[in-house]
Amino acid sequence: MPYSAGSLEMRRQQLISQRSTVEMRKGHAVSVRRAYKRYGTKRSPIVILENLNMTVPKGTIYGLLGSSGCGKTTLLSCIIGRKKFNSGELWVLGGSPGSKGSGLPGPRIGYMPQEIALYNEFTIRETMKYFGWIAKMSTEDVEDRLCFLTNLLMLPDIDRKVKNLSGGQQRRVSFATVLLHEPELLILDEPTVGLDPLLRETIWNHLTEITKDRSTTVILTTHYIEETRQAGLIGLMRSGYIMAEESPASILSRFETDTLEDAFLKLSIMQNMGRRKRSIAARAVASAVVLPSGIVNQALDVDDDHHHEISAEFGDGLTTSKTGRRFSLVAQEAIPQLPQEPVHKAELGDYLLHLEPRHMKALIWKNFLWILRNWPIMLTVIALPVTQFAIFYLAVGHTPTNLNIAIVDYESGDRDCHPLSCNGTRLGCNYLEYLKKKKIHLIRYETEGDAIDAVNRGETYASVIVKENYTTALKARISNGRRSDEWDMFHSTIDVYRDASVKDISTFLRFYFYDSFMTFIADYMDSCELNRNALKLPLQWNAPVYGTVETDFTEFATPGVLITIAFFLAAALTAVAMLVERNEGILERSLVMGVSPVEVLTSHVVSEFVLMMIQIVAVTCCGLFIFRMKVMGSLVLFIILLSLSGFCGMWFGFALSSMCDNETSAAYILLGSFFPLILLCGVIWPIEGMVHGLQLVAQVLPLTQPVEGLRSIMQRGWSMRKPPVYHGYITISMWTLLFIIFSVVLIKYKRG
Ligand SMILES: Nc1ncnc2c1ncn2[C@@H]1O[C@H](COP(=O)(O)OP(=O)(O)OP(=O)(O)O)[C@@H](O)[C@H]1O
Repeated sequence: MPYSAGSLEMRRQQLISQRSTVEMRKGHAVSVRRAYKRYGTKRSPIVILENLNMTVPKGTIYGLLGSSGCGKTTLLSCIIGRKKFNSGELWVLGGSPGSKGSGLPGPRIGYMPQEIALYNEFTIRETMKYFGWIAKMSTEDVEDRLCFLTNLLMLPDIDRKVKNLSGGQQRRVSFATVLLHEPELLILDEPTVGLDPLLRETIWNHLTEITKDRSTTVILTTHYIEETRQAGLIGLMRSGYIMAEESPASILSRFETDTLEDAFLKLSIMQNMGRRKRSIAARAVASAVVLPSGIVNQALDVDDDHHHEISAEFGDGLTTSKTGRRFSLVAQEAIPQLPQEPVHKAELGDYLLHLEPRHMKALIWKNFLWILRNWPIMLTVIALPVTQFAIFYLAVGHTPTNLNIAIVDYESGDRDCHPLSCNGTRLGCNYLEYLKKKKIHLIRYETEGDAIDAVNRGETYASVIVKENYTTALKARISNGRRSDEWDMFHSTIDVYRDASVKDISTFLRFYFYDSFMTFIADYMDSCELNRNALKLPLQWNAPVYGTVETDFTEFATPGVLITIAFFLAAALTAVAMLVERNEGILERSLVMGVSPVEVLTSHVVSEFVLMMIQIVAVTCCGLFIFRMKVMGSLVLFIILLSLSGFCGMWFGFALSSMCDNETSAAYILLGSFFPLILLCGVIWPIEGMVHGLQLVAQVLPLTQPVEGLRSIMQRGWSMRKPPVYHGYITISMWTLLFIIFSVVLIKYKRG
């Protein structure tokens, strides 16, 4: 063993013992015992806090010092109730954060995170109003307090937007929001970073003032170690636990030094005794430091392979040990056994019924203000759905016109056509006139070869060849019927060569040629006073039961496009709003002040629902009044089904925001789900056209049944009694429920 029991005992005596009873610990502003916190999994844990004890008496300024990454923010997050220790005991203002009746999280705590965590688009006044309302202050009280804080912190014009302030000014606004409601416990993560010395001095004076006069307690972290001389207590944290917890004066005298920096360095070396130094620089610093008398710096003569431990050097935060053994300066027998913590089982009512009106007012106001201030989002809300729908309606599904068709009329050449009559001698030319009425563009060619070449070159979609003796042969074919000879059959046939690579155009051309020929031949029969229907196909197409004779692809795709727009825009808007709020630390700030996740979620449901309804009404009006979109059934059923689809999209957005860490991953999932849903849910192609296995998958997807239901309402005029309509309603409701459960479980699971 490189260190003896005696020397360890001596070093332990340098520290202050933390013996206490539970009642004493509850009486402190903050009391932490034997805290253990890890990230990662049980099998490969990243241990951040281990065996950490901390005592913050009421009315003190407690400076929590430690190198970058040593776990200060993690510790503070646990104290404010945003993260949980894996084990250990925590009392904050006499209660356990998150327990019923503790009032924590709540306005008793003010938390200033490291990041600015403010709404960039808000003015200083609006920011204060939001946080003040959350802390249950009246608008007048907020204004009064803002006046005081503006002077104290030298805030700029309070009607300036946060995004237009300098970094230091933003930090001051961030600090002002914590002081606004005068909480009992202030937790400040690096409040003075980036501020000029004068302002830092003012802040420290103010903190001293409020801790002296009003029993406010302050815990702050800072990298300016020397400024904590004004603190009542300093906690020196390293490698996941607190090495010393004393007044600045006591630390300085015990370590026989003039600066806190120096004392911290000495403590770090003492803590590292018996550990291998990874770098020559670390060895050099350690050997140069003179420790208080009686302490031997054993770090210098340590066996490299000792315990396989990896040292936590000076700038290093984490201690990991392959053996899991850990050297502690705190004597283990000094820590009393932990009492059983009371377990409060959350009831459903705890989650659902607690909607504080003032929180809801602040949250909903903030959501709308945020949307109004973010014009790209405003544009998304109002203009995008209407634009998308208009683009779809104008661009998709309509009959192609002005198609180039090559014609060769060997019978008429380029002579003009006579009107159609029974005695006509150039009927081929008359047929081409009928074809022209289909708004296709006929281009004359001299020879059949030229016309086919034009198709080959991609200049025309088809070539139509009328043979020299067309009229004679056609008349003979009509009068001879089934006794017509081969010559008549051959010469009365118009040849068509076509480019069938574009399937829809090819289908349209086929329809144009057939339809114009049937009209032409019926009119010719009329002119000869024969039965005009004699040459028609013996197949009677009666008026359609549902839909119209002229039904085009636009009508087929409209329900799917409407539902897709409602679903995906709501999902995108919700996911972005939630992620921005969460990732900029603003959500955390609100939660610490007592806003519950259910309230945040409900406020977003309300604001996003209002926006979604605006989108749906705008798109519906655009469809009905501008594009004459037909809704044969109930408009109420139509609007409700569309709204439910948007509502389901909103919850999809919530689920995404709970699942993803940032907007980019949410965007990838949204994009990744967009195409499969469009392709599989019968939006652009009937699901009857899919392979069988895929049809089964398609049936259970969120949009398939709603699309069919909406189609049935719009084009068949069906009511709720028809299965496709109520199946649509049931499916979208089930999926909404699924997304709600998924979001809530994820929020609960991911916390801590
Ligand atoms: N969610 C997380 N998952 C895994 N590791 C994390 C997570 N959050 C923090 N850490 C790690 O935990 C360690 C402690 O982080 P923490 O933010 O508490 O340090 P800190 O002392 O506040 O540092 P600084 O002074 O630089 O802010 C760091 O090494 C950090 O990388």
